[in-house]
Amino acid sequence: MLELDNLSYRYPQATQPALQGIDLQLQAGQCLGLLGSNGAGKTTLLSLLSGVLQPQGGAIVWQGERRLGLVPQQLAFYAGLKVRENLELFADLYQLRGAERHQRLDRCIASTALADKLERRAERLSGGEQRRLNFAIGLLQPAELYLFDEATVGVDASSRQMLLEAVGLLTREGKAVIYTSHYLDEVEKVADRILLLHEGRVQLDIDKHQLLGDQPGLFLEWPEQPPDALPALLAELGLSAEHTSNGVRIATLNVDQLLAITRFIAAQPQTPSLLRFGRPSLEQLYLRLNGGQL
Ligand SMILES: Nc1ncnc2c1ncn2[C@@H]1O[C@H](COP(=O)(O)OP(=O)(O)OP(=O)(O)O)[C@@H](O)[C@H]1O
Repeated sequence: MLELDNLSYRYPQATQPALQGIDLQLQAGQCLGLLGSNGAGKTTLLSLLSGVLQPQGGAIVWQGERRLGLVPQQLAFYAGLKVRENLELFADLYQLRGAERHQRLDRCIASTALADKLERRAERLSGGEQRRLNFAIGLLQPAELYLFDEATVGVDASSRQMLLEAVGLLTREGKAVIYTSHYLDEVEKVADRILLLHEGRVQLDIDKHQLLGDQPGLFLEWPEQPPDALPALLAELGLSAEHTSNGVRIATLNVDQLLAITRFIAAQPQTPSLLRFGRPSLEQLYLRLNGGQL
C-alpha cells in the first residue's frame, strides 16, 4: 500500500541528515514497530509520511488513495473544549456523517474509555486521559494507514492494554499501522515486523517472529559476577554460551542440561539476580542490537 524509495531528509541548518536512504514497503494489515534511540529519526519519518515535512530526496509512493490517521507525540486537541466537543469537531473535520459518524465516535470513545469524561474540558483531564483523547482523535479518522508516535506515554497499565487492543483491531481489519514507542513490551505485542533506525538509516527490517526466534534459551545473571566454576560446568555439558559482564546467555540447551545448571545454581552461595528460560524479549534483543552485539 505504501512504498518509500531512498527517502532522505535534513533539517535546515542541521549538519547531519535526520534520515537517509530509507527504503520500505508496507502492506495492508501489517503493523510495523518502529524502533530506535532518541534522535534516530522516527518522528522525522512519521512527519514525512503524514505530510508535515516534505522529502528532500527520494519518494513516497502510495498505492491507492492516501488516507492517513495520526496519533502524534505532541497532544493535538483544543484544551478549552470539552472532550465531546473535541471529538465532534474532529468528526466534522474528517467529514464524518450519519451512521458512520456515530459508529466511529462510539468506537473511539469505547476504545479509549472516555465515556465518563465527555463533558470534561480537555485541559482538566489528567495527563493519561489527555493521551487517551489524543489517541481517540487519531482513531476517529477513517484511514488505510495509522501512525502512532509515542501514543501511550503516561497512560496507566490497564488503559494501555485497551489502546493496544484498538491497534490490534485496526490491523485485523486490514489497516496498516506504524507504531513507535520506547515501551518495547508494547511494540512486541502489537507489531508483526520490526524496523530499527540508527542515525537516520535502517539498521534492521525483520519479521518479529524471525527476530525473536522460537527456540527457548537460558539467561542468567548474578548481582556481580557469575560463579567461578560456571565456565567449567558449561564446558563439561558441552554448551556454548555468550558471556556478558555479569552473566551468560545460552541459546540452545536440552532438559538434562537445564537441570544440571539449576542444580549447580542451587549449590552456589550467591543466587542469580536473573534466571529466565524462554524466548528473549524484544527489549533484551534491542539492548543487544544497540550495544552492537547482534
Ligand atoms: N526541528 C528540528 N530541527 C533540527 N533538527 C531536528 C529537528 N527535529 C529533529 N531534529 C534532529 O533530527 C534527528 C532525528 O530526530 P527525530 O525527532 O526524528 O528522532 P526520534 O527517533 O523521533 O527521537 P525520539 O526517540 O527522541 O523521539 C535528531 O538528530 C534531531 O536532533
